[in-house]
Amino acid sequence: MSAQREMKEKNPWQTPVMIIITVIGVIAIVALVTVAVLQNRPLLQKYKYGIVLDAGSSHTALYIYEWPAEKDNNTGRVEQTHSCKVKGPGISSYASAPLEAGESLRACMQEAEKLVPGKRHHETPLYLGATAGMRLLNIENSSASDKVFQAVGDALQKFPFSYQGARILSGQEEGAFGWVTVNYLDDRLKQGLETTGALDLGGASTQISFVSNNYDGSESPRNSVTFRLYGNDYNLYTHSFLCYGKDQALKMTLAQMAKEGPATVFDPCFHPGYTATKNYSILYDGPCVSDRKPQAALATFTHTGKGNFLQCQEAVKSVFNFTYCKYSRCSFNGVFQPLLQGPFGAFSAYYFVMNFLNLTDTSIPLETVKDSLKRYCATPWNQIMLLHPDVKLKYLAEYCFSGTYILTLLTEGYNFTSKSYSDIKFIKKIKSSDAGWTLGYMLNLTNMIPAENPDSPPLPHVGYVSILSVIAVLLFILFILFILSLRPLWPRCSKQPQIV
Ligand SMILES: O=P(O)(O)OP(=O)(O)OP(=O)(O)OC[C@H]1O[C@@H](n2cnc3c(O)ncnc32)[C@H](O)[C@@H]1O
Ligand SMILES: [Ca+2]
Repeated sequence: MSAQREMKEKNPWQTPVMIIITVIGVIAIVALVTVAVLQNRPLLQKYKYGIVLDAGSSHTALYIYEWPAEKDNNTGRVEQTHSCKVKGPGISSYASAPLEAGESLRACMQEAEKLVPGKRHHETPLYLGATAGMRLLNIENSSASDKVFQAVGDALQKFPFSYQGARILSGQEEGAFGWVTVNYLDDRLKQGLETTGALDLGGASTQISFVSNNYDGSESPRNSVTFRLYGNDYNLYTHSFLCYGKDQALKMTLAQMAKEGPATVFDPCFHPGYTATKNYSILYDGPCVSDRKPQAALATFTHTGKGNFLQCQEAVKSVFNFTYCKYSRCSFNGVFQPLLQGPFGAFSAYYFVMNFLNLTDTSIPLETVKDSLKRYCATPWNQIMLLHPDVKLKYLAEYCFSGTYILTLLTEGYNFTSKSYSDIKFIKKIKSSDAGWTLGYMLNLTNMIPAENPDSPPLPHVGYVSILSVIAVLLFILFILFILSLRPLWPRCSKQPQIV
């Protein structure tokens, strides 16, 4: 027997049967894995869009949201891809020229027309939600507010989107949708994690919304909103204080200081050296301040800054009422508020103001924050202007008041303590989306957050393909071993030496 022949006999791989089995096996495995990969490959992403206009008291902003087309109504991640700030004031300021309110939205709408792909235009929902500015105009002059909505609706319908209407949000909706936005973006809802409270400070109203374990909604049902989201039940406490946005609060504080109708109002909330002549009429226009109008006011007054934080805090406190509460506990003005609980995200003017003042770090002790504000308020006005030549003068003049108002609202109003102050995070954006009510509003109206947790495949795509491949290879090896185990039973090959 030659050595070559002996080797051939010992190595079954060299037999034609084994070679064929191996080739077929390898082809089968490659085919199996290829089919699995192709079949389960994520489809080329297509996106859907939604547009929300936030018609606030001080200005209007347009937001474009985007999400993967095949994932709406369940796990799809909705993201803000663009925002546009409308030039000019909020729509409620156009009460005497409503057509201009519609006209003012044109530039941002044209931008949206360019940014949303043409073939998606007709299916892209477009919403306009108005907040405290229009709430106040509606109280003051409902026919004027109707005319503004008419003009705004006419203007928006000229665009190729799917216009879903313009309306005033209730304070409850504004608070609740702000809370939904923050918790959706933080992925807290889908995962059933402890939620983050939402603090929104606008120009004309302010909202506080949070979940508290010892609040079941029964004590003050009008402050309660219940949700079932991704299989979890939430009992949300929310309240919106009309007139307690920072512009209206400034007006109320100043009106309170000027209640005797003096020729000069010495204001501790403005910097020393600040002086301006203002019309008494602007101090008393609108429902938040009209009842504070003095009997016989002069036409104008000189507004003079004193720069005193502690006195400013006292003046601000005078616009809060802490004397009555028919519930177990209240924030202010007789409004029920359960015990504060959990982390809070504070956005809009909370962020603008604290960011300017360099006070967004809430690990700094509250007393240190107050000291810093005290020094800022006492800084002369001409020095402030020199230090910040690029900041809008109206904002610049008001940061001392705004900072004092924020600290007073949080501590005296909502009862945050030196300890719980650090539970607050001043935020502007979460990932790429602005914190605010608009995203929550759209998610709700498009039914994008399901009540129950959607079933998702137990394995991610890569894991699924890997496991499939490993099992296929194992099966193939088993098959080969099985074939080999049958080898002794194979008929002897004719190449065996013949014994004659
Ligand atoms: O919610 P409502 O009450 O309707 O008001 P809004 O939506 O118009 O209110 P914003 O949050 O947009 O702004 C809140 C306030 O902050 C002011 N503001 C905006 N940007 C600011 C900045 O950079 N610095 C200081 N204040 C700013 C703005 O004029 C308002 O008075
Ligand atoms: Ca707002």
